[in-house]
Amino acid sequence: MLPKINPIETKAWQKLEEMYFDFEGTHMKDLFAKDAGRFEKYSLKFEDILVDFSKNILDEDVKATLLELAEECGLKGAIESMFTGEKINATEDRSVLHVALRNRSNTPVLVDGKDVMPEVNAVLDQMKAFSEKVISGEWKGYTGKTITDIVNIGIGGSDLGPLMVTEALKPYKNHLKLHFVSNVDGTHIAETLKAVDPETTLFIVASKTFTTQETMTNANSAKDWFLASAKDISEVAKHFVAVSTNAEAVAAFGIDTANMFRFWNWVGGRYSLWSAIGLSIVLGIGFDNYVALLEGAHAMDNHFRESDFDKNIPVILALIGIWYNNFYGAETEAILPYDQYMHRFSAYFQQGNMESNGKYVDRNGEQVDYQTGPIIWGEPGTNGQHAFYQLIHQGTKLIPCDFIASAINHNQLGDHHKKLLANFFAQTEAMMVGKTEEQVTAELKAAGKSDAEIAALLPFKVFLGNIPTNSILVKKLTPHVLGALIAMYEHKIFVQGVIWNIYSFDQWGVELGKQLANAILPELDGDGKVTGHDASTNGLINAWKAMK
Ligand SMILES: O=P(O)(O)OC[C@H]1O[C@H](O)[C@H](O)[C@@H](O)[C@@H]1O
Repeated sequence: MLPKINPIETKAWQKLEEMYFDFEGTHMKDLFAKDAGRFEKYSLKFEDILVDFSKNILDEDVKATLLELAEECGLKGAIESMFTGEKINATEDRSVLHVALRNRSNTPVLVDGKDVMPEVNAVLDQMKAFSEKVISGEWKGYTGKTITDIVNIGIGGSDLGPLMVTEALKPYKNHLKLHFVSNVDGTHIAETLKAVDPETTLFIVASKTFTTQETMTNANSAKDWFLASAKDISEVAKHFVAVSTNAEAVAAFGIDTANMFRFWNWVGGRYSLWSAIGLSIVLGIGFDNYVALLEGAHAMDNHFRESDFDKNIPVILALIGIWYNNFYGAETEAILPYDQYMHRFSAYFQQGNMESNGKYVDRNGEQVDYQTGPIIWGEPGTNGQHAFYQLIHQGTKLIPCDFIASAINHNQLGDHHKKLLANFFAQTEAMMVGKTEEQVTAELKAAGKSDAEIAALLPFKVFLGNIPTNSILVKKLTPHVLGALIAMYEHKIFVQGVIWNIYSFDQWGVELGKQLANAILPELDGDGKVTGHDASTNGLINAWKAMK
């Protein structure tokens, strides 16, 4: 079980608070000036991934104390609890075993005394066999044509992971066209259906619970659209498959359970791309590439489980995050991939991080009196530079940033990649060093400005710098590397949740809105005035009735 230690009562936390007051005015430029070995000291290499965390406002003492915090909060035991299948998702009484889904070493992983690996491997075999039939064209639609388009219908964890991964691994794509429908807004499915043909489209209804309003609504609309052409209900089996933990609901929907790919309640939705939820990935890039993704994640799992904390990439990244979140008062973290293929990566980790660690109740059931999960956001570089970097460089908020780039681009086009990387390197440098009054003055003088002009412009052109960044440089964005990167962030989230003494694997906070929407839905029928809510909600519903 996870320990229930209030982090702020640890010795390390108290030391860190004192350190912060001593450290607050420290500029990274001075830390670099003092220590020529800073890059070597504060970077870690794992396979083809280099993580440079030297551009952070920390020194050996801060790092050592953060590591003490991890020890005092029982992190080592917590990691073992996860990997050995203990029910660490206590509020749902479930194990947390996305690591078993990518356990390529096949060592037994027990849940309630039973090894889950045979079932995991059986579903992988089923995904392999099915995907090979669809990709090769052996699987035929109801008029005998081969499948050309795959539509994944799912939301949240049943959408964001496959979408992010298939975008990130586009260079590995085969001929099948992938579409993702998530929003209950009819526009999403309607626009998708305009682009596909019922004779050659395969729908994957992806839902852990198979009760999610958005997914079931979209799936039913897709089925109606399909039957308008196929007419015969028995043809549904050739065009609809399901990914779920809920066989009964799948059968009730009309999908043959032979075409169901199962997973288990010990897989959290936002950690499920490694399960059968990854079926659209397998269909899009082939089984071998999917296995390479799993292998990359497994390699990172081993690194996380086995490495000492001072050499452990997810642990170090998590502790650095805590340093800013809890001591510097940073509220957000930006994830900035300098890789167009990774354009959904930050969106993916918005769910991964914010649904996991957006909690104000600790593992004792008490309200916390310290900050927990940060707000995650970001866009690919260099687009972000021309949009929101102004606020990072000169705004009033401290925004720690992760920069991610590949050494080798999949598209060797002129000097694009060098330009992209020049920006990647320049931005973290700019954020760290800033620009002093002296530098600005010299520049303006050289440009022929008068003293009066210089005085007027000076304050606006100074950059304070000292903005912390991690630079993550990978050799090439392969399936293996992507798997490792995703697992790295997953484990970072886990470490932070352990230290913040919260439960990272439930998501009760999404339930209230669902409940109220279900209550409101029938009230939208008819013209009668709604009176049962607060004045604003009544007013809005009644205004809608008058407008529609
Ligand atoms: O896969 P499903 O059961 O359809 O759930 C889809 C999503 O909706 C839920 O409300 C949760 O917030 C997510 O964690 C989940 O991924």
